[in-house]
Amino acid sequence: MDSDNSDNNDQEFWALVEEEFMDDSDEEQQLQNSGSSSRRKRRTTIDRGREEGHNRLFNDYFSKNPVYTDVQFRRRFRMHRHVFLRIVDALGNYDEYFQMRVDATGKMGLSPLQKCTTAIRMLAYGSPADLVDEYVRIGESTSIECLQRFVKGVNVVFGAEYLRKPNNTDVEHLLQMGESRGFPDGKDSKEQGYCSSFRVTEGILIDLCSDMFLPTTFPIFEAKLAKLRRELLTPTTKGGGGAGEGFDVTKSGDARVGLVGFPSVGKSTLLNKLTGTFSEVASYEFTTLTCIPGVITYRGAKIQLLDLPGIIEGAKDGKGRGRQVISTARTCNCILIVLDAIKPITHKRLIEKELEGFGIRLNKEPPNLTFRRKEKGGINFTSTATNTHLDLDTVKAICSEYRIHNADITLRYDATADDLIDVIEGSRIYTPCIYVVNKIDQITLEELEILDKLPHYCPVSAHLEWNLDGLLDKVWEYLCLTRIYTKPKGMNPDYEDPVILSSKKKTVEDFCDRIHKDMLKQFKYALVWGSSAKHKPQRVGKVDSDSIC
Ligand SMILES: Nc1nc2c(ncn2[C@@H]2O[C@H](COP(=O)(O)OP(=O)(O)OP(=O)(O)O)[C@@H](O)[C@H]2O)c(=O)[nH]1
Ligand SMILES: [Mg+2]
Repeated sequence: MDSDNSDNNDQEFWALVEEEFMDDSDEEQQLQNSGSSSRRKRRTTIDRGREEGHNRLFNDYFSKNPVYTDVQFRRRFRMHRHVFLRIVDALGNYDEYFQMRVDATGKMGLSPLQKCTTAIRMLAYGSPADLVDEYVRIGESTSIECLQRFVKGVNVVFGAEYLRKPNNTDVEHLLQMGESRGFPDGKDSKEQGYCSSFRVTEGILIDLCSDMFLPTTFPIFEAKLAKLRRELLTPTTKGGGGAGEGFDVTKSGDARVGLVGFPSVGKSTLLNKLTGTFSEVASYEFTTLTCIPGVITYRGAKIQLLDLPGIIEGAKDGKGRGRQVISTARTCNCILIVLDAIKPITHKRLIEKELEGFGIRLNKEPPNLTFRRKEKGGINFTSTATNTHLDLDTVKAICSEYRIHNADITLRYDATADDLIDVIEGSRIYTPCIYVVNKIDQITLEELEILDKLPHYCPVSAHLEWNLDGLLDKVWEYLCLTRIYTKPKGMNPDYEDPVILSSKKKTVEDFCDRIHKDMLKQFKYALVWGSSAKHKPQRVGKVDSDSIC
């Protein structure tokens, strides 16, 4: 046998050894290269002290008096301890890999806790496979194997119950859960319960089980995602902030309302019926390809209504014309999410996700928290209300994602990590939104009754013009516009042509600006009549920022 041949055999042998043993040992097989890539040296066995690793992990989180609290467990494992232990137990019954085993030399193997902890930490933090090595005492390749078997096991063991379409019993159970949380009251906190239940009717049970399997809501992970999204959305070319060809419709009138929804839900039909404008209607998808504006005159206000092309899942990441559509939606004072009554109601959540991913917050007030950067002094975190979502560690972790090491943060309510990220990111738009459920001529009264419980919703049939007045009333309510009638001295008010002010801009100054940009210079005072006036009339000067509505 010549020397080349023996080298080849040697390499083949080590490749086989690597394949065979790499994955099944916590003794990391390190093939050391001493500068020359062709020669492999013998692997080094690392005695990690895995029993020590197990004991430490057990004492830290699973003993009777664990070192870390339940809250810390919940945060670090992204689930409650009892849920985690249930998974560990179930995986042990399913796959002997997750049972405590003894190797041929009588040495204890890695414990199921070590294996499952490694897998869940990788999922929760999106961390490299060898990150927990020093703590859990587990090698890189074994970590990867743990993760693979963990995911497979969870799918097999829990899939049938939690990752399938729900049956009637599940729906019943979830509706009860919703009810116990206050569903179906219209208040925001309570909507959550309702929406979860509702979504489930369409098989999005995984949403509810996200606590168990999906670590995507972990604050640091979210901060990372938010950062990446912002980078993705930042225009790469100079002056690229415009909405794009066919979307650069000039803003006109007193308010702008956008129709957003999946294709063929009836957005164009709605625009045509409400405004008398022509936007092509057809039974196939993607009929509308650009932004078509129309105007509604309602209660003296001119409301610009935009018919936007249908969006698809992934729109926020640029699929279809999603980005143009959503960036146009950002310019609207109110968004109408148009849903098809005969399509799954889960579409509601999908559209919301697309808009949220683009920094649009629907029916939400800006977070009531102060975030102030400073030069030095570290992160100073105070809260004037009970907070269950954020603690100093989490706040610091989120800030460090943004390379912020000195800041004062004050919470005035029970803010979430998302709220803090929104404030740090700073480019969020808070827009009122109505869920317009169209094509109700296609569903039964019983189905309509179920839909009636959806918050912020308005049922219509654009085609048959059902409840279009109801929709306009609701749009008016959500836009919070105020009409100011002007009254020439000694004459009756002009009720034909009111000056329209928005809820955010309703001072005397805003009123003057609305009429003419030079008016304020000559303005002395205004006499105001109306329900909010203290006297009839009330004299209002321009210096104070008095609201005249
Ligand atoms: N039954 C019923 N059909 C409707 C209603 N509104 C719209 N449609 C039908 O739904 C289909 C799609 O309507 P469009 O208005 O083109 O839908 P779109 O959302 O603008 O679609 P894209 O432009 O592709 O995004 C057409 O065949 C309409 O006739 C309705 O209230 N009831
Ligand atoms: Mg259309």
